[in-house]
Amino acid sequence: MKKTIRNALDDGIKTLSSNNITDARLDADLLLEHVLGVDKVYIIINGNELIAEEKYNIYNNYIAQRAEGKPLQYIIGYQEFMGLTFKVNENVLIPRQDTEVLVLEAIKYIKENNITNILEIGTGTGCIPISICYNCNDVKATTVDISDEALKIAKENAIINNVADRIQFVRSNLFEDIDENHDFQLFISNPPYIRSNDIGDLMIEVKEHEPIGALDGGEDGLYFYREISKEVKNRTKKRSYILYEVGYDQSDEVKKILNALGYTDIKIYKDLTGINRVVAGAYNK
Ligand SMILES: C[S@@+](CC[C@H](N)C(=O)[O-])C[C@H]1O[C@@H](n2cnc3c(N)ncnc32)[C@H](O)[C@@H]1O
Repeated sequence: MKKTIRNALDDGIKTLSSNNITDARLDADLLLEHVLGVDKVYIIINGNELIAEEKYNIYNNYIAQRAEGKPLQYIIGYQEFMGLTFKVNENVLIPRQDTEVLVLEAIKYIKENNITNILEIGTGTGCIPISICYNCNDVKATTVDISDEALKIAKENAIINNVADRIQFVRSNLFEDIDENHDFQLFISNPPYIRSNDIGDLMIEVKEHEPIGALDGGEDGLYFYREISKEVKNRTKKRSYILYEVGYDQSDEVKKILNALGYTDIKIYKDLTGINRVVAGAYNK
């Protein structure tokens, strides 16, 4: 039976709603825009046009995947972050809007302190070093991940966003394969920070689709903050800055970790919803 664009959209919304997908209308609309290669306005204006059977079948397939809890971004294959486009798949965490606060604060530190050399731990899509390099022409970044699959996507994203010549991608367990002679002036990380026991309570989209290695922060969620903060001290040549994204209830604990290790100028920055999201500090040798 021939369907119009409007019929297809209504079918999609109905299926997603009956499967308790929170943003059923928005997601059905975005998937249809993606399949047809058009924008929202086109769908509103041309709702009575017939949809080609082949497109309708693809759309239904996408709707079925979304109904089962697969995140929209993994279906369409990309996510916007800091105004740039990042390719995603199930080997990488989908970049979150909260992380833009971390990047924006890092850009301020970089500009105020004439920083040119940074290290990121846990690159995922590469969204952090790529958007920093995109906005700071003098910066060179090194970024590591323990996942080869993540590094593959991150390299592709650096090429897509024209900063591949300023980013070195290294497969490394934390700092293990990073040369100790590097003089990094700023260290940045959005590490895995969910408590191991809380992983089961996450939304189905996250716990069944996003990579566990990007989420699990150990028993108390703070494993990576402790390990990275200790090693940044060893790697600091003169003075360095450290910036972390933290979980909604972790800023005080991360501040304590930095304090105990002798970091100074510890600051906390909030995200757009008022939650303490970034903890920053400085270390002097
Ligand atoms: C929370 S994700 C952050 C991804 C990306 N930076 C972002 O903000 O969207 C953490 C990343 O750390 C990586 N990772 C986990 N353990 C690691 C380790 N021991 N050494 C290096 N990277 C690690 C994961 O593979 C994952 O890509």
